[in-house]
Amino acid sequence: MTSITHLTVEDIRFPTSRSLDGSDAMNAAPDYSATYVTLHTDAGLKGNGLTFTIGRGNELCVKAVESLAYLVEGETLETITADMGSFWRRITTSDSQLRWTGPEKGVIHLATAAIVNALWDLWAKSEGKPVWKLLVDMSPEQLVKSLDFRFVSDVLTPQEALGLLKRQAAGRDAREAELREHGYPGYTTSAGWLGYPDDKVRRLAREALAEGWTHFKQKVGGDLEEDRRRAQILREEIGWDRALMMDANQMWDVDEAIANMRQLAEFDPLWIEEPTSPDDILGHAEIRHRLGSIGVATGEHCHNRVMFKQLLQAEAIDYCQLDAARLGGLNEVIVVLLMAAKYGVPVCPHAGGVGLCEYVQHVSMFDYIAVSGSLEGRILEYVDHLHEHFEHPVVIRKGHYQVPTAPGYSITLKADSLAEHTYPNGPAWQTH
Ligand SMILES: C[C@H](O)[C@@H](O)CC(=O)C(=O)O
Ligand SMILES: [Mg+2]
Repeated sequence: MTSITHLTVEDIRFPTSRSLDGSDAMNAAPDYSATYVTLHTDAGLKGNGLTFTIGRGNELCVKAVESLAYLVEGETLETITADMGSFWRRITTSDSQLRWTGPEKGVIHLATAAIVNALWDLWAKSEGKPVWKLLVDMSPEQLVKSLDFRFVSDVLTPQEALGLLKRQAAGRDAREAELREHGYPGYTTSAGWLGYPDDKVRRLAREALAEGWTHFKQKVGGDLEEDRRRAQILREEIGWDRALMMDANQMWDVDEAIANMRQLAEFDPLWIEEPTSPDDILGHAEIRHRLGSIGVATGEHCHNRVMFKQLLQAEAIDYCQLDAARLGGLNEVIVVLLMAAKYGVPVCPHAGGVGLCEYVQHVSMFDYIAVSGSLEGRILEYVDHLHEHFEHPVVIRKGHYQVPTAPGYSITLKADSLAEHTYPNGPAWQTH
């Protein structure tokens, strides 16, 4: 038995606002940050997980993790993994006083994600497998037992989930081999941050083209003429054969989103992302219905499976952009993958944030091999920031994520990077 002796949590922040990396119309100057969890065991093995924030407020997630810690400390890995579904329900509901601060949303759910993902990291490391492979090697029955269908069983029962997983059994080996050879297709947001000057946008777009990227995302939602001008620059650089996506980061009202996207339609965007409030399910449906050929994408601020259930029921989205650190960890992510597969909506996870690319490569590869069985309409976000701080960073070739091979969830940060970026006393925070 491997006993989880204790949990530690660190406030880690990277000063990305200094160069406006990650900037958009709503989030003008983010400092990409992580609430970084380590699960320590009596076997010496450690599990890591993080949740992503953009700077101030990271200390709230740290506090929330500290409050939840008692739910895992003293447990054994084997007891947890024998019935992950029950454990997940316990961590999200058994302390009703903590649950009251959500439920299943906001800071408490972000903290839950960090702990739950650390458990998956620990589990995968103990099996000597990357997380995607741990999932792929589980039987459909074992996988379904690791999930909690509460609040979504009206659209997805455990039986149906089993059926969806078994449906994909036939081609799994071939799909795994295909991914090992070609990788998983990605798109880049790196040239499109709102705060970048034009010459930098042009240079980054050219470099990305030379590296083999075929899909590019730009930020919109500021001044409309500025959005048009930047779209023009990107189209001049990438041409019309490559795809251009747009992301408004929740800036618009519903009618405004429709009007503005009609103006931007001449640049042939594949999708408009977060056109309005992330909570407005019917608003997204209205935008989708009235915009017609431009796809509607959302999900990075969808805090739980219930919201995704309703977005799917309302036919409100063309692309599901779940976030591996906003949903309550991998268990809830898998429930959303299964619902999306049932509704035939492609999952293109959100990855703009420290560690999110590292996480979601596992999610999308598992999705392709075992859940959706398809790459159609699927493309995985990539941003070119902060990967050097991870022990096993993502590997990209010609715009494709390469299959991760190291055991775990790829989220362990280097000791030096942790020391350098600890907030507020790390050296990275002493220079300004
Ligand atoms: C603040 C983040 O960088 C955000 O802009 C990321 C995002 O919306 C995306 O990657 O999509
Ligand atoms: Mg976005």
